[in-house]
Amino acid sequence: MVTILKLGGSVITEKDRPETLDGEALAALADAIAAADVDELVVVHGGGSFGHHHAAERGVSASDGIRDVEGIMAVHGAMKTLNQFVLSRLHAADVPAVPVHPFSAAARDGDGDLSLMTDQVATMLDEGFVPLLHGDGVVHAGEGVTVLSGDELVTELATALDADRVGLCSTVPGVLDADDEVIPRIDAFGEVADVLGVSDSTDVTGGMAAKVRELLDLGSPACVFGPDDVKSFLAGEEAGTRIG
Ligand SMILES: Nc1ncnc2c1ncn2[C@@H]1O[C@H](COP(=O)(O)OP(=O)(O)OP(=O)(O)O)[C@@H](O)[C@H]1O
Ligand SMILES: C=C(C)CCOP(=O)(O)O
Repeated sequence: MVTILKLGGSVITEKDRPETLDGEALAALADAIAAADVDELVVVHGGGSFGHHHAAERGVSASDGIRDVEGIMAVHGAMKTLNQFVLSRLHAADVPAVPVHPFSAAARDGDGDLSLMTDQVATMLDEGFVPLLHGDGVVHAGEGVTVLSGDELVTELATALDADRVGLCSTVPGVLDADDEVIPRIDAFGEVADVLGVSDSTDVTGGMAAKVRELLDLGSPACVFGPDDVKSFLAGEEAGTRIG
């Protein structure tokens, strides 16, 4: 039974302070993952104040590409730095996490369609590892390099691995309505379009609105929840907002 869990960059970093890890939040998430009884787990993390900061500085986003190698390496390098922090914390909790860097495993064609290698991820799971992927730069036909969101990685992996459970942890307890109450279920974008704002901090991949769109396109249920619900999600319970 394959479970895919995203650790939002807004949770594991202080998203309004460039390249600043939220070590306490990351440690709590690593401990919750270590304690969970999940047989095939894939973890994806977002960019937070690592990737988004450098991407915004360089003018690169999910749609606007760059070609200068120094800028590309600033974005990819920041994501590898964050990935190493997450790896180290998972290893400290005895989670057998191994890295997969999408910059070297994915591409977009001229229509923007993504191709992502996943055979290595499936074999890592078979061998008892926890593949750890992350939002990254992605080479994009006709654009140079654009940004690949961890949210899109989650849906690509969920489809390729026929995942049974998909959960995305963010700083908010779910998708919130105009009264800041958690919306239990979303089946169509139009239901929530008017309450979906931008991220609280720099974000080049569309924030919660893009996340909801991405998850609705998945064609199977996914949950968006806060850090307090990671344990219950990994225990098989519904958490936060169910999308799709
Ligand atoms: N209706 C809404 N409900 C919940 N959060 C919302 C809503 N509208 C906007 N947001 C904002 O969306 C943000 C969460 O989306 P964001 O993409 O930043 O999360 P993330 O996945 O943790 O980050 P990253 O993209 O760095 O991985 C929060 O800052 C929240 O304020
Ligand atoms: C900004 C970069 C490079 C990563 C974006 O991934 P996300 O934070 O999951 O949207």
